[in-house]
Amino acid sequence: MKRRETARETALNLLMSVVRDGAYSQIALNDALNDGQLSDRDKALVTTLVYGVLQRKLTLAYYLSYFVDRKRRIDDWVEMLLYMSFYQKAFLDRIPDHAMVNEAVMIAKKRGHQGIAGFVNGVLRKMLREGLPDPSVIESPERRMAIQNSHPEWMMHLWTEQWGQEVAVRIAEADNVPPSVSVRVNRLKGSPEELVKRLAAEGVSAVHGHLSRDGLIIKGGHAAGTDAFQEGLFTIQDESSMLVADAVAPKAGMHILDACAGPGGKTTHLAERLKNTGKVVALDLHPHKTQLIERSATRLGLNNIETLAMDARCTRAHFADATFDRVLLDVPCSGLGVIRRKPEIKWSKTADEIKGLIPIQRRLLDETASLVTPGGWLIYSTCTIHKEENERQISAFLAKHPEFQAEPTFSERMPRKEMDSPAGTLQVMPYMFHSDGFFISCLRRKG
Ligand SMILES: C[S@@+](CC[C@H](N)C(=O)[O-])C[C@H]1O[C@@H](n2cnc3c(N)ncnc32)[C@H](O)[C@@H]1O
Repeated sequence: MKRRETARETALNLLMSVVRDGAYSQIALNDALNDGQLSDRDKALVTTLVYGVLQRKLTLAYYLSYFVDRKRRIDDWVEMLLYMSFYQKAFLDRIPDHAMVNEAVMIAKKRGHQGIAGFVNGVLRKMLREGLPDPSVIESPERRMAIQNSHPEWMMHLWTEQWGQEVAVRIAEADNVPPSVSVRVNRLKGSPEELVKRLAAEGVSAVHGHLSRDGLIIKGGHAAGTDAFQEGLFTIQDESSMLVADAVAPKAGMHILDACAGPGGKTTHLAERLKNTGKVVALDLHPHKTQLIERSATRLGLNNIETLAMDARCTRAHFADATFDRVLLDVPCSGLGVIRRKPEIKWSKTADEIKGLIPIQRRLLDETASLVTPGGWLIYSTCTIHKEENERQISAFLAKHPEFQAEPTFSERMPRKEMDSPAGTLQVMPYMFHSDGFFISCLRRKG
């Protein structure tokens, strides 16, 4: 009979698929948790280990450097197994030392051979004897801040430059907290109160959200695995993203262009707010993403979405004289606001890659601006906290496009008032509401 994988083996396999093969942690975890092999307790441990190790990777590498000779070459998976063990020692208080060591040695023996198991055993026992090193002794302030908070130096530097050192550390600390799961109620199929009851009947506990009237926060259980999800009663979405529908404020019968729509989280919210009237034209560069939008629309019972796989930088020619009451541009961005949910971003993104996104966002803004009906609104959003992609992108746009102005009712329409941003913009920081870092701007076309 095939022996079931232990929780730590599953976690190690998932970590390797993210680090070595470039899988997305969120998707890989979701697939593993949905396959029914793990108990609820094991699911919780796998989630903690995968997110925890990806979040704390730089700190863990610093620890490991004290116990392994720099000249010794070790396989990637052995290094990851040691990170996972160090993580349990440094950040989890309910794992006894002997369980941490025994499990690691068992995996090393099974995956490698007796020699590797001996090496892993030796490193872990040395770490238990000598204790973990303290990064606060690192002399260089930049390196110390990066290692203590487990973020690349360039990222800490960028945030310090843009937001000041205190805020930079708050951002990094918030990134290292386990992410919460929130869901958006499909009001075409029921109220938030009805959904709370329905989820409870399926073993999932949920409470009302902090930011959006459509949001519920999941406190326990696996919402994506419920029948309620299959029946289209809700969508998994972060609460910050739900604010976009409040920014767009769709009214019955409106025509809305969602120019960067895949996989459709915001498109379907707008279509729900339109109560199946009007039309949301949802574009994405990639056909597989427009297919995802269609699949979600069917699950949610929406029939006012039209999808189109095309480059939004060519929309003027495509739509000729047609205009839209609202144009939403949820542009490709650096994703620096969602590191808590996708910690691999810290290790895969580069400063140069981020710089390359800025002209693309500018081009998307310039191209789609003329598709807004006079008096209509252009809504620009990103899931980042990087000023060049956010408020500076918008001020440059307004300087170039005097036919647009900050939409005057925007800040009143946003649910929380304590977010102090320039007119017509809103910056949610990742430490504010335990939701994603997110930026929205709402601009009105004059006339
Ligand atoms: C931030 S994501 C959008 C998320 C989506 N709005 C949601 O809520 O689910 C940006 C999307 O823009 C798409 N994209 C990138 N460049 C594009 C372009 N030139 N034209 C159209 N779509 C583009 C990407 O494929 C990606 O799906």
